[in-house]
Amino acid sequence: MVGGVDMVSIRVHYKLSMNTKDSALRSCNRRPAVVLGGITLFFIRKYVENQEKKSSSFPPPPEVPGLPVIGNLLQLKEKKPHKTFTKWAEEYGPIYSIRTGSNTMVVLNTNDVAKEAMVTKYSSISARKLSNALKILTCDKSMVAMSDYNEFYKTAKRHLLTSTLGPNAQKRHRIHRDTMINNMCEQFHAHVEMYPSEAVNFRKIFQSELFGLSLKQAIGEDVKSIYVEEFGTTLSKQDIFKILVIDPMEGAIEVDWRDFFPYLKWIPNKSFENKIRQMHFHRQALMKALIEQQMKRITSGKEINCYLDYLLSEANTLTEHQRLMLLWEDIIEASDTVLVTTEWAMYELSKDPERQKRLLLDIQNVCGSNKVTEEKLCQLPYLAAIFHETLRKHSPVPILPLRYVHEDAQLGGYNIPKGTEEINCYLDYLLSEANMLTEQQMLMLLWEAIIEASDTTLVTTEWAMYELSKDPQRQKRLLLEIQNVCGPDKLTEEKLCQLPYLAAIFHETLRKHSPVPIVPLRYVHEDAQLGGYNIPEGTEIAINIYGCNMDRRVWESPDEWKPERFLNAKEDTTELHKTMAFGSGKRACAGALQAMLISCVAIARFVQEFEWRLKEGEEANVDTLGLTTHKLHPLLTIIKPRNEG
Ligand code: HEM
Repeated sequence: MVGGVDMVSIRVHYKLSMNTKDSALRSCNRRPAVVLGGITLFFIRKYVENQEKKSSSFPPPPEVPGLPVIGNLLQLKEKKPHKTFTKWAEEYGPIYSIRTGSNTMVVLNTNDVAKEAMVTKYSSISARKLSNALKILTCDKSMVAMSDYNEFYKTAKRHLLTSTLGPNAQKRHRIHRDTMINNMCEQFHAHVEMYPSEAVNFRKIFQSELFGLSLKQAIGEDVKSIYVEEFGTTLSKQDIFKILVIDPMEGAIEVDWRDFFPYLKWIPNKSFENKIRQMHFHRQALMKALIEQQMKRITSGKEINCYLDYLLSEANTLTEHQRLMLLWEDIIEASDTVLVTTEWAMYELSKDPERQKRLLLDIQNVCGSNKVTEEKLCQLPYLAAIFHETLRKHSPVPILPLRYVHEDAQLGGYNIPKGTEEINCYLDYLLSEANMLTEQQMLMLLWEAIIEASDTTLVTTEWAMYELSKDPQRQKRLLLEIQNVCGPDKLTEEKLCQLPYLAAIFHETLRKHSPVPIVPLRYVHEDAQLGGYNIPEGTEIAINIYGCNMDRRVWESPDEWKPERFLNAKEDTTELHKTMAFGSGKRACAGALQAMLISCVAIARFVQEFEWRLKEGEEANVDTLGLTTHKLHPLLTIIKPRNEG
């Protein structure tokens, strides 16, 4: 369908170009006829495009009825849209559209259609749609998770995976995870010793240690306090956590009514802007102070395996590259190839008066008596043809700088062994290397690594421990599995693959509690079809992971927490990812491995070392809060060390 539209526009464009060329050859006196022809073709083109759209055999998705102007906004008042979306899915089906003010949003509520959007139709639905709050907090998409699919995204994601989240990086950061889990267990033991019959606040211990790990991975140190000049004061770790994690998570769901009525964006909303800008300013000042402190460490010669050191070393190499490349590029392109091409073009035109005249007519036709400007270039096909023909005939760069094949490859059906020189484009290579990050982007990427590591893993582990604490039978089953595999030894990451029940607990927790209930919004940047419906360009897309995980056609008794449902999957590992808790396709969660390693080892070690029981009254505390499904009330449990018999 999209291809069809393209073909039509190419055909019409071709006709239009031909028309321009012909008119250039005719006399200027015939211009009214040319203009009339142009207008007619313009309308024909629009008509054909509209017919293409109308003739789409796909209907629009069902609409949830709303009010004039505001659409469905009033129905979405409570801050848990995933639940309202899931309720609507029962009435309007797995895919429907709603109106949030003047915006149209399509909501996807089943695995099939969500996968179609995230995987099959990715190329039409890869751009992020950000609220005004997120635009400020993400410094206009300067983060991997919130950026569109572009060069910045690819570079930044490569850095994040290479230095921090990819399998090799995770091996290098293993020591931090082991230390973190040991610290947590020690603190639980210390609590029992001091207050044997009092409930422990699970979140307080887990959150602080997890945040410490995220700081170590990002900037190399679990910072306990820092002086920030802009604030004129020293911040504690608690303050740092608030500014870097809690405030932005809250800010991310702040609503600016102008999000829903973009045509009113000229009206100021000062209280909203001040609030979000202040969060941004605080984060900015604090991140700068943290980075400066670490720069002193680096200058003193102490390197640490962390994201900051990696980014700086990359940036340094790139700066040198870039300086060299810019010099080279400026010199070679400005003073050489452009000259070569223009000189050859003028040579050809000077010896060919007919073509020179044709070009002149073309220019006069478009510019009249005015001088040619860059804006007019797109209307001068004959000029473009002269440029390209000169490039073809005189090839200013006859052979591209050499490269060599660094691993065996096939080219044109032949085997090309490693080490063979290949003609390729050096410029592209330099350009990609020069794709350097600015200081602000680096700050944002470091902050991203901190906030993402500090939140969802806590959410998942806290809910898993809640479920296990209220279910002694399943807790016992897990303990037996661990004892069977580890005997009296403490569980380590190497043993995870032998613990299917633990994996089932992890995945069932992700399913029932969907830590990221709605995938960060995307919008459709070219007309697409989803689930048999036509989705026009500009539509916002909300993928309701929570709704998918509560779908009765896929999950039996979806409200129950039943890890055994994942044991039936037996060898089929794809079954484990049926929850789509980490998203799917190219934008699937980059931190899934880290989340799984931390959460699974923590759950297993906590159950190995303690017996867990909910504090009285805690069972009813199932409410959630925020962008992710944070337990509203921190988990309170009574713990008893196992070795006490
Ligand atoms: C249980 C824990 C986690 C869950 C449920 C989760 C879930 C998600 C989801 C649903 C997405 C969006 C996928 C999409 O847009 O299609 C995402 C993206 C992302 N997550 Fe996670 N996440 C978790 C942990 C983490 C951790 C620990 C980190 C880093 C330390 C992390 C880093 C990221 C990044 C960088 C992206 C963007 C990936 C991209 O756009 O290519 N996540 N996550």
